[in-house]
Amino acid sequence: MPTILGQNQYGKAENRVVKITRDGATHHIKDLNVSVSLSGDMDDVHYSGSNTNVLPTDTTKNTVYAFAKEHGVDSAEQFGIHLARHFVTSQEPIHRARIRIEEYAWERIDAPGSEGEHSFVRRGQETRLAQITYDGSSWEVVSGLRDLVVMNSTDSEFWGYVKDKYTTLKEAYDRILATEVSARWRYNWTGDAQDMPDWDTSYEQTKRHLLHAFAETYSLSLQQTLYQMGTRIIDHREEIDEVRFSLPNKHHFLVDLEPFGLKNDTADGAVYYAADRPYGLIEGTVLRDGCEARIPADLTNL
Ligand SMILES: O=c1[nH]c(=O)c2[nH]c(=O)[nH]c2[nH]1
Repeated sequence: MPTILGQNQYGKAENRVVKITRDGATHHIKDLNVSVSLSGDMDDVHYSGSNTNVLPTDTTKNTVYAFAKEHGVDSAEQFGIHLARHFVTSQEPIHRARIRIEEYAWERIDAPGSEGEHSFVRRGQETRLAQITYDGSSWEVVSGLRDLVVMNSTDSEFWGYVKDKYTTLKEAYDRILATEVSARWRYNWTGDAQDMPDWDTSYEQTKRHLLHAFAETYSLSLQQTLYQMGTRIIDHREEIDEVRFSLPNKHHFLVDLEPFGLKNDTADGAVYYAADRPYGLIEGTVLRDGCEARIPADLTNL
């Protein structure tokens, strides 16, 4: 045969699941986008078209919805663990399951006449992410977030950099530092039910440490801020061994108002032009000492 089959996986992507839990008149929402990806003994379907080993992607979709009803959705991670275990342990030909989940947060609308029991507004901040991989013996849980936009209106400088004949950038001793955080963190959980992290607490605390490090770091570069955010998480969350960030530097340029006889100076409240592109893109991993880097460098692949 002139060709052989390489890595392959299949499943139903982007199953949008909204689970309402009723607690008397008070309702709770879990709003997820769940992607299932399975791999195993799938040579035959590729080589000959024999579907003997193929659990239909349609079935994987149905399983996601049925599990949401039967078992509820405690956290994205817990839901993903449940699904991954199910596919690998119930189907002999399936050796590995990867479940990716995006979670959209809702908050209550506290209107005078409704008490917010069943009315919600989509929270505009970040999207929560989880990826669970199980191969029948080992687990990998990588969680994270994207679209978390943050800004420091001062306490940021950038100077002392390399200058060559193409360098025009002026050194900045007081600038805006803004970014849209995309982060992933890898748990060291090995599958032991006794040691399972409280996923929601871990998420909230990790986000809090990341934000506090951003706010508290007097920044000489976005790279330095990145490292501080990662270090703060690793130092405070023993369940996490690795954090990776992708941080677009959302440049804010001082507008030249000289033509209008106006001084535009950072020191007394300046006007900036918020550029959308191009943007600096600062990416990096922070690891617990002695631990291995396993989160892919390109976060769009996770
Ligand atoms: O924080 C920064 N890091 C850089 O590497 C860089 N490069 C640049 O032009 N501006 C900035 N800012």
